[in-house]
Formats: sequence, C-alpha cells, structure tokens
Amino acid sequence: MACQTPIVVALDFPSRDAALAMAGQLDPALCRVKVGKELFTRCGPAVVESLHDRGFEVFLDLKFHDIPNTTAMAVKAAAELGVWMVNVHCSGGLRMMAACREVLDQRSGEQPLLIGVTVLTSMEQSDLADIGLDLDPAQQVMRLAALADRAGLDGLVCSAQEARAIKASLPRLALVTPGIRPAGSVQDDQRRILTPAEARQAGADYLVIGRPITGAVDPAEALAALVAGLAG
Ligand SMILES: O=c1ccn([C@@H]2O[C@H](COP(=O)(O)O)[C@@H](O)[C@H]2O)c(=O)[nH]1
Repeated sequence: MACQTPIVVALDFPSRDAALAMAGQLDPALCRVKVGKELFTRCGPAVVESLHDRGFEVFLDLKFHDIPNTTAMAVKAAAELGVWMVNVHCSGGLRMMAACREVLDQRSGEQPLLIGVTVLTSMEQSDLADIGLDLDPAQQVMRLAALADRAGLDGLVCSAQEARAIKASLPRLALVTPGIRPAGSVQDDQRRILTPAEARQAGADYLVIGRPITGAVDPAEALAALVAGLAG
C-alpha cells in the first residue's frame, strides 16, 4: 500500500542490519524512509534495494554538490536505483540544478522528485555570518528557493519555519522539512525547528523525522503517535 502520511523517517544508522531492524518496526503505509550519508557510505545501493523490497519509498538524501556534469550524473545514478526522492544543494547554482533537471527529463518512465537543499536546518544566522552571508536564514532560503524554481526543481529542503513564505510565492514547490521536533523533545543539533502539527499548518508537504522516532523506546509507537497527532 502506498504511504498515507507525510512522515519520512531518517534511517541514520551505521549498518545495514541496524537500519533494517529499525525499518522492520515501521509500516510503509505510515512512513517513507530516508537514507543519508552515513548509511549509504557504509552500505551502498544494496540497502536501498533492501528497503524497496520491504515496501518503502526511499528518499536518497546525499545532497549532491559539485560541478553541473558531475552532479547530474550522480542524480542519474540515483534515479537508476529507483528512489522516490533525490536532492542536490541549491548553492551549487542555477546551471548545476538545471543540468540535474535535464538529465532526469531525458529519462523515460517514473522519475524521482528532484529537491534542492536551501539552508540546513542546523544553521542559524551566526552560522551564515561565519561563511560570509550577512543575512538571516529566511532571506537566504527565499533566494535559493527562487533559483530552484527557475531550474525546474520539484521542491526544496528547508525549515518548516520558512514554509508559509515559500508557499505564498512559489506554491508549485514541494516542501521537505527536517528539523521537526514534537513538543518537549530535545532539539539536538537542530536550530530552526517546529513541531509536526505546526509544520503541516505552515504548509510543509513532507516531515523528515529521525531521532524523535528512531531514538524512542518504541519507534512504532512513536510513529503511530505522530501520525495520530497529525490526523487529529
Ligand atoms: O537541512 C537539513 C537537511 C537534512 N537533514 C537531515 O534530516 C535528518 C533529521 O534527523 P533528526 O534526527 O530528526 O534531527 C537527518 O538525517 C539530517 O541529515 C536535516 O536535519 N536538515
């Protein structure tokens, strides 16, 4: 059965066994899963295939950032794995994003959603100042969102704190929002956070949630509670 909720569980684990043990506690009708840099670097495409075999749609979160040709070929390789979603850094620029769009458009059949990472949800204004950007995260997100729209991307990774403003000006773009923290849970290294319900109210289309689910005593129960909270 296709996934019925906006929740994407981040499988940030150091081994295939650990990732699949967690996936085994989750229901593909209630969430999609995300494979990021740690898991993919350790396990490679085989873990994506195993998750597909278990019925999950997979967001391959490798945040490609390189020259246009290299990035486009990486996106093509991701598409050939049959993933549901793939992403690149918007700060790679317009030509880089357009090359990724073009390589997917040249393929036949079902394509992954092509998503641009704006400003990491772990970053706040002082972090942008450290890298020479004298503006607040929301301004930089809007600038990169407009660029991603021009390049024909399908959506953005951003904080849900920016979702309302982006939806108001660029409603075509799907918004994928990490930095989701249920009320009362620890912030960890995230900085621009919202609760699941606040994120949905602001216009987020997909909620990326890792530790609040995978670090719970009972991940299946944590996921079910989040799903119930969004439905209510
Ligand atoms: O801006 C970004 C982009 C990606 N992420 C990823 O999302 C998850 C969040 O995990 P939590 O445990 O819920 O913090 C993680 O895999 C990040 O690599 C992000 O947090 N922010």
